[in-house]
Amino acid sequence: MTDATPSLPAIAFIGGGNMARSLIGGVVKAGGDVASIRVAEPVDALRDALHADFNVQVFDDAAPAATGAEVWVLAVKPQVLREVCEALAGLAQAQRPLVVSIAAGITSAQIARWLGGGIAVVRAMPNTPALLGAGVTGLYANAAVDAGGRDIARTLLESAGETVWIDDEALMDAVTAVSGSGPAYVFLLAETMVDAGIAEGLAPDAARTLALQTILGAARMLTADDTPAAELRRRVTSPNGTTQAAIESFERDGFRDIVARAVQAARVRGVELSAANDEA
Ligand SMILES: NC(=O)C1=CN([C@@H]2O[C@H](COP(=O)(O)OP(=O)(O)OC[C@H]3O[C@@H](n4cnc5c(N)ncnc54)[C@H](OP(=O)(O)O)[C@@H]3O)[C@@H](O)[C@H]2O)C=CC1
Ligand SMILES: O=C(O)[C@@H]1CCC=N1
Repeated sequence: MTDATPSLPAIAFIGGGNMARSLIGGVVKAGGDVASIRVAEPVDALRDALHADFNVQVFDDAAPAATGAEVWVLAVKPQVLREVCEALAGLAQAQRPLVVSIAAGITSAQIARWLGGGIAVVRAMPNTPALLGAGVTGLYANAAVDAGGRDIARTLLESAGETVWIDDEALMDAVTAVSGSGPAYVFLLAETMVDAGIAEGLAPDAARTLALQTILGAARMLTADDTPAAELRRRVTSPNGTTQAAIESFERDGFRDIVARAVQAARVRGVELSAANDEA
């Protein structure tokens, strides 16, 4: 978080779904000025909930939300981003906003081109823990973004957690694969540990508490200091004990390869999303 958050300029979120809600929640929690936040969202229920929960200005169409806003946060699905940008191109050329896109895969060059060219674009990849201020965001700025634009983008995303600048845009798909999608991997692990505990005879409530508190405690240990994950793992693993039996089972079953292949699949999907949305 940063105490610069309240001084953010007027921001228009184009798309008010899951991720926009997480980011808006982060900005509001960090003390950002809700009067400067507008959201364009076609789904009535989502729009109404955003207004009720955060008191932000809501619109059912992108153009009125974006008009006059210095920062546009593009928070629609990659598959509709081109259409959204092309509809806003005239306004983008007239207003020259700082555009922050959180769409997976879609490149800053595509976005700048769809908006008519010459637009300052920051590509950001946040994740859903942003809602709790516990997110992490990879950021890439194209050449048209000046120091002030980088500061605004960083300040906006810092309200949702930590930020990491990435110099090579091609690596943004790897960021997406590790941290953008990453919470889902941990949630899958949580589901699996709870189910395994139940299969071993634990009551569902007990299995849930034991598994989830273990993940929380382990995450806190991982971030408490610089002790490597491998060392923390070694400290749990008594020679010839229970953990060693489990770790050897994981290694035999190819756990490391399974995770590496999943991360690679997510990265490749990001590349595909970019290509698929630039045809014709
Ligand atoms: N969810 C996540 O964990 C993360 C998502 N992202 C990225 O964030 C983006 C949004 O994802 P997410 O929030 O999950 O998706 P959602 O589908 O929850 O939100 C997108 C919203 O935008 C709406 N929308 C569609 N067209 C327009 C339009 N023309 N103007 C304004 N709003 C429109 C959609 O309505 P409708 O449903 O009617 O189409 C939908 O409510 C994606 O590009 C994704 O890659 C990035 C990091 C993490
Ligand atoms: O699944 C997706 O495509 C988006 C991007 C990262 C997290 N959710």
